[in-house]
Amino acid sequence: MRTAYSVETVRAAERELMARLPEGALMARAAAGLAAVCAELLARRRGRVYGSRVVLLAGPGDNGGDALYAGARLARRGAAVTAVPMDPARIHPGGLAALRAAGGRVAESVPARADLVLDGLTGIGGRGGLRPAAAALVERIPAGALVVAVDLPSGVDADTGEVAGPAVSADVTVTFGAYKPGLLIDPGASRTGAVRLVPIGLELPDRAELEALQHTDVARLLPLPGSSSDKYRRGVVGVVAGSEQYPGAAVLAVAGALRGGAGAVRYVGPAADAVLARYPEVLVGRGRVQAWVVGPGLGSGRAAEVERALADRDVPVLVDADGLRGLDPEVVRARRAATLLTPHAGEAAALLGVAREEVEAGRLAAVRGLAGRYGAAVLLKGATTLVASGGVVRVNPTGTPWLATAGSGDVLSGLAGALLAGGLSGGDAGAVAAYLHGLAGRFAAGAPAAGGIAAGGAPVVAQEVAAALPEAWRSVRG
Ligand SMILES: NC(=O)C1=CN([C@@H]2O[C@H](COP(=O)(O)OP(=O)(O)OC[C@H]3O[C@@H](n4cnc5c(N)ncnc54)[C@H](O)[C@@H]3O)[C@@H](O)[C@H]2O)[C@@H](O)CC1
Ligand SMILES: Nc1ncnc2c1ncn2[C@@H]1O[C@H](COP(=O)(O)OP(=O)(O)O)[C@@H](O)[C@H]1O
Ligand SMILES: [K+]
Repeated sequence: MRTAYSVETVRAAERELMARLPEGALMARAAAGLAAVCAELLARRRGRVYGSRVVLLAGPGDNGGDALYAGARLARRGAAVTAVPMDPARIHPGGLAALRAAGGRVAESVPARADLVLDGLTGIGGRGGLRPAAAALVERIPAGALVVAVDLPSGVDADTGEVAGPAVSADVTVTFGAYKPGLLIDPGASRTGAVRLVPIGLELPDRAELEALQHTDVARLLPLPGSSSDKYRRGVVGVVAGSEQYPGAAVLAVAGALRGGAGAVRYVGPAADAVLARYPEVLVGRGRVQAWVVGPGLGSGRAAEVERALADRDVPVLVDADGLRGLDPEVVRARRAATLLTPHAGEAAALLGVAREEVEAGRLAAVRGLAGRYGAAVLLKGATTLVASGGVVRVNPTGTPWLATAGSGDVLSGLAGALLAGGLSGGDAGAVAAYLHGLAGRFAAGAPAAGGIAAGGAPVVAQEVAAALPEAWRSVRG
């Protein structure tokens, strides 16, 4: 499990550690790790550190201090290091002295050429959009320079990933002690480049504010058939989806459920012919199920079917798409079994009564807000998919922008429904489904399976995502 900790938690751990260490020791550790990464990048780029041009954008706080101390280390190895303070009257005094002692210099404006720029404007102390003096320096970053963000790209909110106004886009981010949520959640996440974690000895609580599952976590959670399994014990998924207008949504949700490991899938709705033509395995009509999936492609005027599924209070229910319209928090809160809501930003915005842009700019607040309001697990789809349940939020590390294609959300809801029927909690079913769906998207697109959200590969259609799910299972199980 990869974890990310809030600013408050990181600061508390820092305080505790600082009390036990000589003054400046923590910053020295951070700067040493930062300088080592920069040296490695310069060596890769130019063959050596000696003679390379390094520019430090130095903010007024400790983030600037880290950059200055790291710059001093690079200067001692022969780099030509120039610090540009955001505010010359407020620059980290110890860092400045160290840089000067190592032969570095200070300039008022950003040099026109640089091999590497260290962004030390703001770190976990940054608040709101970058102030004009900081934004002006960011604008002047020379084209072609490698940009290394210190702790996090300046202008990104460490706790939420929100970006209000200008912000640095880094090639590499060197973060200290722990990942911060803003490095993993868009729009911040798309500004970090590759993230490198430098341990500084922080002792952090077991439970993080944000988690990201990895292969081994998913493998542990996957419901697998055993020797005593039969189709009922593996879980029957009831799919209430599709309409005359959108029969394909039913086919795709069923595909996701079958490939998600359901023992059987029951289809309820007007698209039975289309479903059976594609999947003769499917049972048609109501009957006992271990989880319901309601909503994909329902169209309007089908609220009674959504209510009926939710009224089955002891059966887990996933509500997606049209099923989410006007969903009553009291009805969901009254349920005993798991409820998983899977909105995209537009549907989440409608449920919260805010503009879609507000959800996209503040994804963490939106997913937490919905989970709190409905007392349910919520999977918020999009460039970074978040799953909130019981106070914990998980960010999905797999996926590809190629998944932004009609019907891929329907496959996801069927898949998550199968995992609910297999006995996973709402939060686990959502996180595991997003993980497998993201991997399947990458396999279908021919994009690399590892690394951050990759744009490699070619267009995919939703059916191919469903067809690639077995490959995703196999890769997770190793
Ligand atoms: N506390 C510690 O023990 C350690 C801290 N470290 C570094 O210290 C950083 C935190 O330092 P600080 O608490 O001094 O905070 P920062 O250096 O992140 O930022 C605070 C400063 O930036 C200014 N500022 C805030 N928002 C701004 C905005 N939107 N535009 C322009 N300026 C803005 C503030 O006026 C303040 O002077 C971490 O991110 C990390 O880089 C590391 O050295 C590791 C150890
Ligand atoms: N920019 C993006 N990057 C990665 N994944 C995305 C992006 N945009 C959307 N997705 C994913 O694509 C799927 C689209 O689902 P949804 O919006 O419900 O579409 P539909 O209703 O057509 O099925 C979701 O899994 C979502 O997380
Ligand atoms: K920074």
